[in-house]
Amino acid sequence: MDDEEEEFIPPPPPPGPPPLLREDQLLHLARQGWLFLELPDALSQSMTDLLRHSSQYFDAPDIEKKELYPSKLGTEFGYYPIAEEKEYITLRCRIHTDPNAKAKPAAKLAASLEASTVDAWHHAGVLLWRILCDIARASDLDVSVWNDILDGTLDMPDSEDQLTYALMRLFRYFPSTGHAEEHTDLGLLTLCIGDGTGLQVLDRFNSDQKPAWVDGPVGTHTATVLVGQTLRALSARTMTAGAHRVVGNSQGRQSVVFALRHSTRHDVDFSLFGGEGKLHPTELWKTIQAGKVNINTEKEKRDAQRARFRTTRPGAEAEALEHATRGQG
Ligand SMILES: O=C(O)CCC(=O)C(=O)O
Ligand SMILES: [Fe+2]
Repeated sequence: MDDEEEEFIPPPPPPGPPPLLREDQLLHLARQGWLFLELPDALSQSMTDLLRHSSQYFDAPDIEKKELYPSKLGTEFGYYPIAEEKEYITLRCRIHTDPNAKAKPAAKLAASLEASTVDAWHHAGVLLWRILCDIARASDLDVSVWNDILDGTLDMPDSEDQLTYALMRLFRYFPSTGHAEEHTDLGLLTLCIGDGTGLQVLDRFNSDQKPAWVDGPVGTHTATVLVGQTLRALSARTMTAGAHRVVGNSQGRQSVVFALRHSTRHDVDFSLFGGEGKLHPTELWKTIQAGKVNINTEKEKRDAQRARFRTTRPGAEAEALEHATRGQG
């Protein structure tokens, strides 16, 4: 008889980052399209720093804010004020790198704003990547399905020629009148934190008679994670895009929104997700954006977008009502 013991070979560790969400959290995110999530200390700290720098930036004179970050690409880049509602800045890559000692105070302000954005972007990117890996594992997909889609998105790009669709957006809502209409975001996942009440998410399962809005968490310890339209599309609509809005609050509110969106570097291969075909990243973006109203543009433009949408797509109103508006996620 062979008494030699069989050598024990431990199973290889699961690929990718360690799991983050519990099963019930993952299910909640998939079904509702949103989840309140306690943040790791490092991320919470960098969000606190970013809110502080963002506050310094918004306190600067309008002319300075515009000069530092002129808006372009519609609402997709730079400083954008909306009268009586809010002002916000969209950061998609580094603009003002470390200034020398003689630099103007405004340039120093921008450089430190960006330094804290780089930090928050990195930590938020890792967190959302871990959630995407949890989603892949729960769907029996390899975590590598995200490699091309996330290429260049998990850290803030160093320069404009490395832009992806991902962004960090900093908001200041005016007291009482500051708001954002109901919408779903466009990207994969969005992470929102705010220093006051106002963000509300829709409880789809209790909204039969009238919409049941749930207040999002306040402060930098807990975030709201939202599923966006791109992730919904990749999941063959098994995941819901989370409907949300911002309502006015008498104190006003500042928020940080990190929108993880797909990379511009590779075609998006739906077959990796059990679907069919490949789409150029720009084509995917256009498809996702089609027929959506940008809730972060001026009110007149939003109304015009709605009117155009109604006349060019008769009968689309019911669908438009479901996902009529979009934010930046
Ligand atoms: O300010 C926030 O917390 C969220 C804003 C938002 O949803 C959006 O602009 O898409
Ligand atoms: Fe949003």
